[in-house]
Amino acid sequence: MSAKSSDSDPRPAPPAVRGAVVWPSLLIVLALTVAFAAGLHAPAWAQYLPFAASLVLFGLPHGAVDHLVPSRFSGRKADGRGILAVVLLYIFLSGLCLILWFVAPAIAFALFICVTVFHWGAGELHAALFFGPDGLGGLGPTGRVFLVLLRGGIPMLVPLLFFPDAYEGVAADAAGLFGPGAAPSWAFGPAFRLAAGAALSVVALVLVSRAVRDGVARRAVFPPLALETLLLFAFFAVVPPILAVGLYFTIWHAPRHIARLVLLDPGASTDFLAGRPGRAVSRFAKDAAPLTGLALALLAGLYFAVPRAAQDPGSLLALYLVLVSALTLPHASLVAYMDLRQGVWKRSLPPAGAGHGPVT
Ligand SMILES: CC1=C(/C=C/C(C)=C/C=C/C(C)=C/C=O)C(C)(C)CCC1
Ligand SMILES: [Fe+2]
Repeated sequence: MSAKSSDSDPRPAPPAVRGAVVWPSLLIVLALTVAFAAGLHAPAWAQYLPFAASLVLFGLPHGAVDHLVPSRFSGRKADGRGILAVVLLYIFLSGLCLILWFVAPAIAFALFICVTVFHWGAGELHAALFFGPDGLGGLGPTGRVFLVLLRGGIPMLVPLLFFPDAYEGVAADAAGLFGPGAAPSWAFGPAFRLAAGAALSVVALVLVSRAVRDGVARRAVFPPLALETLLLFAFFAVVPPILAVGLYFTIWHAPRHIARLVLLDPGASTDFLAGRPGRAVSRFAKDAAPLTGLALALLAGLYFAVPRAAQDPGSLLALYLVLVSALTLPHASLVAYMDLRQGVWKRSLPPAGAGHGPVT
């Protein structure tokens, strides 16, 4: 048996993950929220830094071990059939997504936002298991769907409410790579934003009512989850969106997923749980390096393939977002498969270690 579980402490992973991943990202987000609420201004170039860092740090690499997930589940070393299945999934879904960008860029952008809501929200649903010994036990499937919608909706909709011009600028840059006739302007006007804000509020209300009904509101997990949600709302309401979304991707979503992957890898999880997070991360980095390199090569190829690529920071970010959108569709599907395998949607607690270690 690996270090993932023992009889006396059946679920040792969450405290380790909280210390190494959850707390640092919370503190950075809190500090920046306070600083920007107090009037800090970031120069335009600095706002691109997190996305630039994410090319090699956490962001892009967090999906670059997807091909190893099937073999991690089956407890084998790299397994040819599993790798082939993931490669085919990527070629098919990424290909479809890229075709959509060429033929209908505004629709591709809208689809990207929706997929991100689902994928980042599902990441948060899984991460809620890191919060306490009882995880989300008790919250039913409807409550979980609303948790996904709320936590995925915050990074994608709060910037639209508070920074519509910057949002429209990113959409226009992305769609503009493929030709004139950018995103429709009604999507950034007051009526649509009011509707989006109302929808997010209704989602929050339904979630709280479900949490009360299912008894989750009385559990230890509820106060930290609620505070974290309010903090993220404030963060996206005050921090300029390219900086805020880039940071969320790089220091929040990706590290939480990497922690999950580390716990699926017997060697890395032994290191991690024995207090050697550096060694665990370097094992992950070694696994992720080849496909991160391939993704960077694809980005360079995309630069020559899109009709209107340019070298200003806005266009380069837009190009990166097109790549990320193409990779996110298969990545989100694979992570959804991991969620099903690890019992993230089950009302009752997964057995000791499941959800935090390999399911055997
Ligand atoms: C940059 C940016 C935006 C979109 C970012 C998106 C959609 C990122 C998705 C990243 C993913 C899915 C990473 C993989 O896990 C918005 C919201 C338009 C607002 C302005 C800044
Ligand atoms: Fe992800």
